[in-house]
Amino acid sequence: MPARELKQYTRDEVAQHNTPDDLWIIIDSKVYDVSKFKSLHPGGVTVFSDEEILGQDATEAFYGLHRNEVLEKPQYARLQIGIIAGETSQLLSTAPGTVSKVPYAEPTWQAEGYYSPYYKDSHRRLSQAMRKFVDEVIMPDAIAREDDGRRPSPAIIQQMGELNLNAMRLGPGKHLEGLTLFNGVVKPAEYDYFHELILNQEFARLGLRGYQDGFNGGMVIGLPPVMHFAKPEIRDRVMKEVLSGQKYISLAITEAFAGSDVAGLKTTAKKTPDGKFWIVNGTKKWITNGTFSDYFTVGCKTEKGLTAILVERGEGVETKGIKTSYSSTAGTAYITFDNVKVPVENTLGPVDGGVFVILSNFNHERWVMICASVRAQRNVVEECLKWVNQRKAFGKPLSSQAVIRAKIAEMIARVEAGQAWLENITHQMNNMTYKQQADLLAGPIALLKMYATRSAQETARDAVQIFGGRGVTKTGMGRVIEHYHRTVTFDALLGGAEDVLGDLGVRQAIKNMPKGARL
Ligand code: HEM
Repeated sequence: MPARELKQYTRDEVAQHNTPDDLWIIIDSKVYDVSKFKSLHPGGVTVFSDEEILGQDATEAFYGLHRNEVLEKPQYARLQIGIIAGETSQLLSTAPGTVSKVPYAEPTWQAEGYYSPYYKDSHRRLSQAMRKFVDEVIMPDAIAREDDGRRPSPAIIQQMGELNLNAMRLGPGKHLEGLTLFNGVVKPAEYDYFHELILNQEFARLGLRGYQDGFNGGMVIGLPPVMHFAKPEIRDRVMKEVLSGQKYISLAITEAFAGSDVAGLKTTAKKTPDGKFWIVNGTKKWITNGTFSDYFTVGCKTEKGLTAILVERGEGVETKGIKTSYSSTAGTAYITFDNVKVPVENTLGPVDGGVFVILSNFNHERWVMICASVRAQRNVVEECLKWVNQRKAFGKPLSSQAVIRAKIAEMIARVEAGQAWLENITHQMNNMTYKQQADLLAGPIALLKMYATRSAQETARDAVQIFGGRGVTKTGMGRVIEHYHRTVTFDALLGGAEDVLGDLGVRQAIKNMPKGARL
């Protein structure tokens, strides 16, 4: 559709339209005719009878009460009848793919004028392409699905498959060999954990927590055991189906009976007398993507320990949604396995050796969560900085209050500390073997996850105080903060509760204390 030709007016001309039946206003150098709209205005008709609004520049008043996205909605955008001659918009671009110019809204390596030793050209290319893809393709789906609760659109997951973005979410490794990654922005041989960090952090910019988990979160945690431990024939088939977006998988460990305590699980797998099948019985709870998964990587109790088994949806497998604080788009499920017959070939790793299969993936899983948690905190910093800058109270911007600045100072310090520690750990991961990572990084990753999610909750609490009632309101100015505050605890639970992780980090340190260490 060709852009509408907009008329040009002087401010004096606009000022003539100052009666209730002929009412124009100016917002950011754009002229709006609100004569008819005013009686439909969600904020009421009376706001338009103010002398400072009638025919006047209402920019400041407007941005104290509305997000700019209001004016981008078609039903409101068409109220614009012209522009002020010789003036241009003062608003910073929010076009898809834009890097924010708000201080601390981007990690230092992406912010203009700063440097980093970690990121090369291929990282920059990937981050630009990814930002645009997230803004243009994923964001509209995320907003719609978070709202209607349906699973993320399979067409987008399949598009991710065609671009090999699903495979890239599993980190560097053999599974990327020979693939064209995201139209060639990065070569398989150069793909490292910083590339993966970029994917995780760009997804986290969505700021829609249920959708983020719904968006193949089950694959990120459920497919690696298949990739590393399944028989080659099964591995190749399942990897192909899941990475292409044709099928879905989830990790089914947690039960109503046991969470962090994997040894306390009650789901059993017993072999048939001919030894050809497992018969799986039991329940699983809080399984991300479970409502729509075709495969489940299941932790089962066997004779002498725990065994990981790949169970296909079929007879005896039932899933039903669990209502949690975030949207059902995540597909969080309660699963029952009732005499499910599974070929023994589907065993992942050694029989009774499932604890290792499951634990070996924890470091990566937690690291992914840290990437997302730290980036989500940054979204909140940006929201708060914009709000305190545009919102006035007692005749001055909120930012003129020392208490407000003190809260933002803490937020910035926490997010920058988290990102710096994360980049340090990511650098270690790039230079260590898988075994070294397991030995040397389990503790630091656990401690950083504890730190990141704890600081996320402090930031959520501070942000609500800064936004006031809007911070607990689902629409309008504070909608990002309300959502964040409501869902922030997911990060603090998934992948291990905070206290368990903190304890793990310290126990590892104590284990590694040199014998002769004395004060
Ligand atoms: C083109 C002009 C305008 C449009 C399209 C518009 C639209 C809206 C919409 C959609 C809402 C619902 C809340 C939201 O989604 O953010 C709203 C709320 C509101 N509007 Fe407007 N508005 C306009 C101008 C104004 C002006 C000039 C004022 C007064 C200075 C005003 C005062 C309010 C108030 C007080 C609320 C309630 C805010 C709240 O609940 O926190 N609006 N407006």
